[in-house]
Amino acid sequence: MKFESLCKRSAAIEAESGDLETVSLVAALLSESDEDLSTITRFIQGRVFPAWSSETLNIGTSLCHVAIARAAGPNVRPEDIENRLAERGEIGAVAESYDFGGQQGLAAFGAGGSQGRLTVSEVDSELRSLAKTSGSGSQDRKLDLLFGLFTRCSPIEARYLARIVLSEMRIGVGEGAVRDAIADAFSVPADTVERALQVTNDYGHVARVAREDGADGLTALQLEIGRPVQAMLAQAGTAAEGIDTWGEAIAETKFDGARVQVHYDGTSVSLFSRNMDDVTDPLPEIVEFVSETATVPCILDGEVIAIDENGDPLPFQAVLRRFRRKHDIAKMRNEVTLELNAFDCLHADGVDLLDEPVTERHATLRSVLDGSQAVSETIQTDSLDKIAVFETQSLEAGHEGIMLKDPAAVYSPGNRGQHWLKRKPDIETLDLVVTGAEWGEGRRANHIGTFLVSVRDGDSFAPIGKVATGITDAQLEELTTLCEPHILSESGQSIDLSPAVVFEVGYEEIQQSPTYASGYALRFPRFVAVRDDKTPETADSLDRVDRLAESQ
Ligand SMILES: Nc1ncnc2c1ncn2[C@@H]1O[C@H](COP(=O)(O)OP(=O)(O)OP(=O)(O)O)[C@@H](O)[C@H]1O
Repeated sequence: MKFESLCKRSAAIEAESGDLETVSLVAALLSESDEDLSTITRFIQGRVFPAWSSETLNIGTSLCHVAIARAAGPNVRPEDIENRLAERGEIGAVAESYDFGGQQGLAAFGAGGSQGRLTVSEVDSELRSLAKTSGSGSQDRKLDLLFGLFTRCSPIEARYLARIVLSEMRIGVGEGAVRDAIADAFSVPADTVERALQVTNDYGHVARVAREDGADGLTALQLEIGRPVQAMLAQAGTAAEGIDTWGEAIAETKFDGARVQVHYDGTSVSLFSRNMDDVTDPLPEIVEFVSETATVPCILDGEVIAIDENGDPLPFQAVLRRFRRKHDIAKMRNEVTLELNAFDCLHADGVDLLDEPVTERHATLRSVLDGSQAVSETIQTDSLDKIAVFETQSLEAGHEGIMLKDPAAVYSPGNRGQHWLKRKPDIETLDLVVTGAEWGEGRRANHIGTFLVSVRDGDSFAPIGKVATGITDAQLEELTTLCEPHILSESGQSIDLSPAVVFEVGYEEIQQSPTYASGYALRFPRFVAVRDDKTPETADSLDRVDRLAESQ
């Protein structure tokens, strides 16, 4: 398919506000996508790679601005792009507003094409080769490739190319709409598509299997070692609620660390974070432990925690010092000791266990890890007293709280359902997205001094407060470096940021407030930590804040 045709269809979808109409436009697009089906299924979600893949384009906003400026002509500077962005509000509209024709001669010379001739598969393969550039000079090569692509774009193509490159398609097509469109386009049940998506995490692949092999093909899809799945999540709740609903509850320690999915193929181990990023390299002792202990190929779920010299748990911030580290891994291994606490088993020795009850999965986990202490201890009971004793023991041992699990529950990837409840006594915190900031003053003039934090509200983010306390000077420096690549525009002291960084923020109370678009303000908000393991899409939602505000 011509890239321009896809862009026109995307514009029509963007202009449609009805959910059903959107699904039917997407379904029509998918059913006409021929050999580009997988790519188109990803592009309309602003993705080049499947969700399970750790591969990224790794193009920051500033590199994209430079590429657009260069393609727009010799008189256009990156600052002009930023100024237009402040006026028009989003990068697609900015890219579309330039005439890239002035550079066409150059592009024709370099890439052998001209505007409006790009195909979907060419754009895909250019972006994939761009993702592969690494090492010294890679930013320049990326810039050249991106510049080359923009110079070949008509205005509408530039609009969607810019958005795909920055992973923000903004055509109102959420995951549910794509799932329903795949079901409609290829006449397969939506829940079969949903399950296939949970197992594979790959919309492009699922669309192709739905078209080529129908519902049977989708049902036959299996977990694959090395391809992470989304983690099952929990809601806040109490032991009484659990026992009332399930009859009995499994109580298990809630470890305060970072979620890790372990994939062992019998020879090598890969580790994935809750966002499905590959975190194998920073965690060598977990890799060693699993390769020495696991008896069969498997996929395990667990929490990596940091411990002190007595083996007692340290707060989760200590784990995050190790989690995404690319350099000095051996040095940090000496400074922060990590251990795995495995609590679930999704696959063992060629058999998928997602549809088995947690009791079965836990029994398999014990045998896969050969009775190791890394397997979480559990009790199953209908006695609130026994759970209270278990909770006290977990807290006294320095853990965060307890998890309560429905003994009959299957593993539902990505779901925050009623089958896992978490209980922790500490003050509430919210995981909020940094969407704006202000430069500091005086001693802190070169650093960001205040962060505007937002809750997730559907596809957008609604501010709920400003965080300026709880941050040391050293942390401010780190946080400034972390946020700078996401600056969209600046005006005086104030900075607009694209949603990328997630903060855990403590507070005393949630108050109603007309000041912020969320309708709430946090009383005494304070910075607790960067949630490196979360994306804006998994930050706390306005619904949760509604519930918390009500229950105060
Ligand atoms: N025994 C356990 N079983 C399941 N999850 C556990 C367990 N111990 C610790 N956890 C952690 O608790 C998390 C469940 O809480 P939730 O789904 O609300 O995640 P969260 O938003 O990160 O919450 P929190 O900030 O409270 O950890 C899991 O993602 C996992 O990382």
